[in-house]
Amino acid sequence: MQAKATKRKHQASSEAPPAKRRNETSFLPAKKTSVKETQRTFKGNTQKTFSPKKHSVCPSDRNQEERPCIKTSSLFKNNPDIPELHRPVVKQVQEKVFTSAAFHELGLHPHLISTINTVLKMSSMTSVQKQSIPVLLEGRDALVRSQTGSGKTLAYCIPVVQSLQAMKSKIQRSDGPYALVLVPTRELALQSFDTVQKLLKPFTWIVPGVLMGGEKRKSEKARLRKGINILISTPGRLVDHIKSTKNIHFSRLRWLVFDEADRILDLGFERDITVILNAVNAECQKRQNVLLSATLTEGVTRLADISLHDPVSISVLDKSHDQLNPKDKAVREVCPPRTGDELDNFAIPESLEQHVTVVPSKLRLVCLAAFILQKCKFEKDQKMVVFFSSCELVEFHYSLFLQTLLSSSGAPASGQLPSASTRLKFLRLHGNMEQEERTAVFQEFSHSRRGVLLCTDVAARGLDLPQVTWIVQYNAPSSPAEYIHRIGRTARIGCHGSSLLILAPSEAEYVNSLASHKINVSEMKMEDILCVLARDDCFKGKRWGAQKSHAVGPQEIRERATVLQTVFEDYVHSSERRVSWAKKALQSFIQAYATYPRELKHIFHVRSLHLGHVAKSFGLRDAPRNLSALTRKKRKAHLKRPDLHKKTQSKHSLTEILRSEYSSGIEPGVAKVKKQNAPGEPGSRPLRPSLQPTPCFGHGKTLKWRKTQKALQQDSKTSQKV
Ligand SMILES: Nc1ncnc2c1ncn2[C@@H]1O[C@H](COP(=O)(O)OP(=O)(O)OP(=O)(O)O)[C@@H](O)[C@H]1O
Repeated sequence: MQAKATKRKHQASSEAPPAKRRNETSFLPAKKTSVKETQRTFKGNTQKTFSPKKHSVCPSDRNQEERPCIKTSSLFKNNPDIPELHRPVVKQVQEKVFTSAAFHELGLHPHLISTINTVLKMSSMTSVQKQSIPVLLEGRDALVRSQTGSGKTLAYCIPVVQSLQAMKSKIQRSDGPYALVLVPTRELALQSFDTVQKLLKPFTWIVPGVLMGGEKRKSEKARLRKGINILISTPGRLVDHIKSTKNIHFSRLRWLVFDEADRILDLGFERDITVILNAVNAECQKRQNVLLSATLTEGVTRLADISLHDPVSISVLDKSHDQLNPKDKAVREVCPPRTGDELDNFAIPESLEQHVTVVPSKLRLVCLAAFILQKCKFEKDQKMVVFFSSCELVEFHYSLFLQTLLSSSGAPASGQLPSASTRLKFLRLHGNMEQEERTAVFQEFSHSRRGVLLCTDVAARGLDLPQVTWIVQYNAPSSPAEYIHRIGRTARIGCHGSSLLILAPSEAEYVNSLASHKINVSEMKMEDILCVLARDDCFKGKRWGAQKSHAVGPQEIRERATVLQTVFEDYVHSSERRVSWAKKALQSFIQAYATYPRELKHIFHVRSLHLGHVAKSFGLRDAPRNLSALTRKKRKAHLKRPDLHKKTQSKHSLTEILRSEYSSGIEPGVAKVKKQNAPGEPGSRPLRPSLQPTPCFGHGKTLKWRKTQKALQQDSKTSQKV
């Protein structure tokens, strides 16, 4: 795939671009004078009139005369050319989701089968379940890889429950953990706990429990004291309890499960996993280990090679399987099953339509807003997840959209569906929120039939949010694996879903990077997204007032886009506090941008950002001067740091920033981006002797973590940012 190199003609500040560089974006066949006309149209008696407390884009209730003037520099001028995307069509790796095999064929306890059938309302197994459950019931260690939303949770939960209920000496609550399931986020911990709890309905003597950051440590301690037999936890919180709670013992542990294993074994969790494995190994050597993910990379496989005992590698996508194991069609392989290249190509649900749109920086905000309006205001029952690269970006866009896009009048304008103005609902989820609110949002969005969830990658892994129809990636992910997990929040278990990746012209090359991992995206034109503004008379320009909506042409769409941008700008500029809030969000964007891994730096480099243009996508009218000085400093710091994973001070602070997303939340004051001292570093709490970092999964094999780190560094293309 060849995306033409972007001709970035305008690197100077937007404040005073030379006249000859003032090119219009060429995608709409409008007259050159159009924007001037627009400016004339909206200027006049409306100077600085847009100052109500609620800056909503209200439909018919606002008088045309009240429209703000367009102080906005033209959105459609001085933009870099949008490169043509010459997409090579790559054949995506695909998996069959369902099989015709029924759960009762597995020889499970009849009560477990009836629970699966009646409580979970499932009868036939998915491919990954059909392959994994028998292997795990045999007592083997396993590496399980299958596409997002294919039922991996039950693939390990069913064998765990089946084996524990069948134990000869009946499990006592006070025995403590027989199974430990580690997951990267609190929401995923809650979700997995919910599944285990359902499966355990007939086996009331087996007690499940969840430990996660943000919850009251005291009550968790009390629950641990009483006993938890199937323990689901985030790494950070478990480490806290290992270090401070005397009531946690692993002597009876039979199962150790790493869900989202590539994420859990990622460097961000290194220290925590080291502590956990040492605590577990000190008390228990013989157990089953299971690693699962949709994106088990070579690094994880290598780690597994030296740490798992004679593992079976289960991969649904592997078409060459039959050739490798002609006699054994039960889909099992002894590691290593595939080459590194093959492992880098991830399966994507067949019913997932992926799109990309290339949008100049100045138009990004308007384009995102238009897309949200198109899907969630004008179409029925749409549920959308929008990914951003930092907590600050989520907060900024959440507040901005709440204040500007939600209609306060409730009265639909012409062209709107009758209930259009009430259809929009925004929620947000990120690692800097209080746990109570996080849980409430997660539950609300899960149960909601519609709505827009703005979030960080905290929602990218494992979450099973029913009926999500659209995934939007406003900031590109830092690795193909994260791309796969983000889009995997839709099109689950055979359902239909769509995704949209929004790129700047200088980032168009990213489409090639995706194609090299057999990820196929089709282009959606920016003007097709902006076209929705024609349906929404909220944005009607003054001089078009008398015209009917269906007569709206490209020129009017530009003007409407400008009206929308002006609404954003007026809101941001309505107070000093809001301006500095937008600047902080911009700064956070630039910081996150600087953390793309080395192999993507040629596409995503802060040097290719046009600060003035990017500022507009934060509702700022100009490139902030003080920010550019600050950014230059940061840029220098990042340029000195060719690889995020290099052992430098900046690496550590970035790692800590990342950890804030997944941290236990226990630390005093919950300084979410607070740097912690590493074990052994000055000021750190000493580890118990048994917790010194020499991790191993068991079976007497010691894992040289640093060596493994190197392997992981090569494979983990995950940029560590909030
Ligand atoms: N056999 C089945 N029949 C019908 N639905 C199922 C079956 N197994 C699982 N599901 C449902 O499929 C959805 C996705 O399952 P799950 O969350 O386990 O997927 P996953 O493979 O772990 O996804 P991810 O990689 O994103 O974590 C869930 O809603 C689950 O209840």
